[in-house]
Amino acid sequence: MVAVALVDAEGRVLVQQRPPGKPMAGLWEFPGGKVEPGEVPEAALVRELAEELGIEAEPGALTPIAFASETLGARHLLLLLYRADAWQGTPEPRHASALRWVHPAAMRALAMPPADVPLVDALERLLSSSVSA
Ligand SMILES: Nc1nc2c([nH]c(=O)n2[C@H]2C[C@H](O)[C@@H](COP(=O)(O)OP(=O)(O)OP(=O)(O)O)O2)c(=O)[nH]1
Repeated sequence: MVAVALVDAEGRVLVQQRPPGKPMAGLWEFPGGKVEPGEVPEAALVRELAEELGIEAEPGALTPIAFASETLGARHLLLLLYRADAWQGTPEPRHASALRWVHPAAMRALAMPPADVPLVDALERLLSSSVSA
């Protein structure tokens, strides 16, 4: 699994709400999805961003920042989180129920999948250190 924190000029991050009918419906997550067999992770993310949000990103604009390793029922989820500060187009919720731009500190108030909790901590540390640097 690959996912991305899209970061805007104010340091806010895009989250999308999982739609009804899916596992974990209603929870807020980072855009992303499965890496297909033989697919390079960054290419998978570029594909998912086009499918889910209708935006274009360059593979080279995706920076790895953290990963999560979490058992979910009978499955094990390994989620690679990237960051992107540049893309083309305006994100639209093509698969999600809704989109929100939120500061990492405010993400704690949103219901997110369990694997995302340590990722939000990592993101908050990363974005707060880049502001003060
Ligand atoms: N995209 C995304 N998925 C996440 C996050 N956190 C987290 O636990 N997941 C889990 C939820 C799902 O089990 C899996 C996402 O897989 P997916 O989006 O390709 O699949 P899905 O369950 O939405 O449904 P489908 O596409 O297989 O029909 O990863 C996150 O922040 N972003």
